[in-house]
Amino acid sequence: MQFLILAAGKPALNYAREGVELYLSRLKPFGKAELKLVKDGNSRDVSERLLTASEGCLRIAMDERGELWTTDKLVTLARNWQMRSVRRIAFLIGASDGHTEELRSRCNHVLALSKFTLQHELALVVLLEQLYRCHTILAGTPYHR
Ligand SMILES: C[S@@+](CC[C@H](N)C(=O)[O-])C[C@H]1O[C@@H](n2cnc3c(N)ncnc32)[C@H](O)[C@@H]1O
Repeated sequence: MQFLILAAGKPALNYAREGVELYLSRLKPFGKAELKLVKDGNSRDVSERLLTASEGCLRIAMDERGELWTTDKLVTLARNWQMRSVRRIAFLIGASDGHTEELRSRCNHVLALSKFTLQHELALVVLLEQLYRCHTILAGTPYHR
């Protein structure tokens, strides 16, 4: 099982760049997460690129309109994906104007990190921290409290 995180454009804000680097480096030893950046643009173009880049993956649209999960629920789902040999799970983060309705309808899940609208680079950092937390729980390492 591998997590593929898809976002539009390189993080431009300093704190986001640092956060992304930090959690990607922490995720590296698990060897199960990859960040891919698609070209930025308007909602329709970015949504198309995100769908193309996630062909063949179980897709999760990151969106404030989605379901709120606990970390435990993410871990339970991750165990389930492992058991079912789901190979790639893609998390799709939209650009400034968000996802199209079509993208949301073509995803297996629509997941909210909170009901607040977050700046997309902040959403990326929060998602990476949760994926790192999820891997530490699956591996039984002491990060999780
Ligand atoms: C600035 S937001 C887009 C807001 C846009 N007005 C909309 O209607 O979706 C950019 C991206 O950040 C992510 N994002 C922002 N807030 C989020 C939240 N609460 N939960 C999950 N993802 C979020 C989503 O992927 C979203 O497409």
